This record gives sequence, structure tokens and C-alpha cells, in this order.
Amino acid sequence: MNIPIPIDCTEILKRYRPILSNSHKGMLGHALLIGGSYGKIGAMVLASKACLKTGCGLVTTFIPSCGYETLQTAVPEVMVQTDINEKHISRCEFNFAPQAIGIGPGMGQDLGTQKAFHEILKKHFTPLVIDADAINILAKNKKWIELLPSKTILTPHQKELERLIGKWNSETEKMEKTMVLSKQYELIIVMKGSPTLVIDGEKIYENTTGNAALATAGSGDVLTGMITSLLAQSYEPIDAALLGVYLHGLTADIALPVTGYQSFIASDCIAYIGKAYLSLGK
Ligand SMILES: NC(=O)C1=CN([C@@H]2O[C@H](COP(=O)(O)OP(=O)(O)OC[C@H]3O[C@@H](n4cnc5c(N)ncnc54)[C@H](O)[C@@H]3O)[C@@H](O)[C@H]2O)[C@@H](O)CC1
Ligand SMILES: Nc1ncnc2c1ncn2[C@@H]1O[C@H](COP(=O)(O)OP(=O)(O)O)[C@@H](O)[C@H]1O
Ligand SMILES: [Mg+2]
Repeated sequence: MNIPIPIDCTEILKRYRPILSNSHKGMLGHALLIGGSYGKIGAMVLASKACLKTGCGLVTTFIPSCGYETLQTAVPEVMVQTDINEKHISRCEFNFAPQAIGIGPGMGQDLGTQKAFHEILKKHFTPLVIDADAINILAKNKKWIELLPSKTILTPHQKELERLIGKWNSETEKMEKTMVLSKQYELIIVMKGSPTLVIDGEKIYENTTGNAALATAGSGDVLTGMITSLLAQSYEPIDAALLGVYLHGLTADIALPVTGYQSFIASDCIAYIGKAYLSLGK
């Protein structure tokens, strides 16, 4: 097994690009986030806000129509497009070309949603981040994995990973199975946990930031928004994954002395993205 490369400040500063003084929103990427369902619009609120706060110039969020007012009120900076269906995504049609798409948080696995996801995979070759229910849908329809563009980023937690690759008997077996999947389809797999590992073919990266404060609802939805943001800003997929995971963990490390473990919530993770960037010292 290859020795993991630590994702630390040195590694991150090789990849991080400071903002240029003449930047405008049109240069900083337009991200599209797709997901949410009745009762889980909050996942998209979190992902969308995190996407903007990570520096993306424009963010459009595609949700079922029941979430329209909630999202527009919670994050007025985000543009919203809605599905014809009220409670879940059933047909995803949008009228612009995003630089990156993040899909899955709170999306549910309704059969209509599965079909809509399949259509997106067949029609679009935009850099992709696949999370939560989009991972679960792929696990149910394994043939669709072939449709993922090379270097698509998947962000499974342990249970989602198990649905995707099957059960394992040891940590070594888990790593081997994940690397096989990564190599076979040229995927970047962010194995979320403590610590989070990022697999890119033969390469394994181990994150050095983050703590148990992140064990709270929606913190993964925030990570999806952050990685999609970096991808839309034209970071290479591996750099977007590593920088996203590192900054996400850093928010919790910086917040901890103020919030403690228990009171830290996903919205705090978003609130500390600015301090996480500042601590890179650039
Ligand atoms: N406010 C919201 O709208 C929220 C929506 N969410 C959405 O809710 C849907 C369901 O997601 P869930 O992840 O809750 O459901 P899942 O059924 O995918 O995962 C929950 C199960 O996985 C296990 N698990 C999770 N992380 C683990 C780890 N590191 N090690 C071992 N076991 C682990 C849990 O114990 C539990 O049994 C997703 O679409 C998600 O995006 C959640 O993100 C929570 C917040
Ligand atoms: N004990 C922990 N230490 C460090 N990071 C953690 C810990 N628990 C959870 N996390 C991080 O929090 C995030 C949880 O993601 P996920 O399970 O998808 O949450 P949700 O679906 O509720 O948004 C992941 O990035 C994971 O690495
Ligand atoms: Mg999740």
C-alpha cells in the first residue's frame, strides 16, 4: 500500500491561488448545485452558501419548487431555478453552461430523481462533484458510473462508500477496493471520516485538519459546496478536492476555542471559511 501524502499547509500552498486584484465575478466561475427534496432543502441552503463563501463568482441552485422561497430568503446572493415537481427533482433543465456541477445533498432517491440524474450524466460533461443521494443512486445503478467524466469527485461517508464498493473486512481491504474503483473509472474519491483520505488512482492523501466538531448534520453538504466552488474556479479536480477538504477541516479547528465541540453546527463551518482562507497567510 502506498504511503499517504499529508494534506498540510505546505502541500496546500503549492496548490492555492490567491485572488487577482482585477478579478470580477465573471472570471471566478459559475457553479450549479442540484439537490434538495421536501424537508431537505436545508442541505442545499448549506451547500449553496458554502459555495459562494469559498469564492465562486456566481452560484445557481436547482431544487424542487417547494424550496424556492426558502432558498431565496436564506441566501439572496444565490440564483435559483426550480424543477416542475414540487417535492423532488424530476427533470433537470437549466439554461446556462456551468463550470462545475455539484449534485446530491438532500436529493432523495425517488425513481423520477434517479431518471433525472441519469439524463444529466448522459447530457453533460461538466466537471462534477457527486455526494450523498447521488452516490446512493450510483450504488443502485452501477452501470451509470461509466458515464462519469474522468476526474469526477465523489465524496462518500463510510456508509455511502459501503453502498458503492460493498462491505470490507479490514481497513486495507477498504482502501484496496476504493483504489480499484478510482483507477477503473479515473475517479477522485474523498473518503470522508476522521481523518479524511483522498484517493486519486495510486495516490493517497491524508487530511491533517478537522476535528469531532464536524460530526454534525450538514457538514458534508457544506464540503460539497466548497469543492464545487473550487472546481468552478478552474482548480484542477485533485486540487479542488484537497483544498476543499483542508479548508473545511480548518474551519472547525479555528472555531473550536470559540464554539467548543457540541455547539459547532454546519452554519459555523460556513461562517469560518473566511478565517480559514486568512490563515493560509496569502
Ligand atoms: N438539513 C438537511 O437538509 C440535511 C440533509 N441531509 C441529507 O440527508 C440525506 C441522508 O444523508 P445521511 O448521511 O444522514 O444518511 P445515510 O443513510 O446515507 O447515512 C447515515 C448512516 O451512515 C452512518 N454513517 C455516517 N457517517 C459515518 C461514518 N463516518 N462512519 C460510520 N457510519 C457513518 C450513520 O451512522 C447512519 O447509519 C442526504 O441526502 C444528505 O445530504 C444531511 O446532510 C443532514 C442535513
Ligand atoms: N470526528 C470527526 N473528525 C473529523 N471530521 C469529521 C468527524 N466527523 C465528521 N467529520 C467530517 O464531517 C463531514 C460529515 O459529512 P457527512 O457525513 O456527509 O454529513 P452530512 O451528510 O450530514 O452533511 C465529513 O467531511 C467528515 O469528514
Ligand atoms: Mg452527507
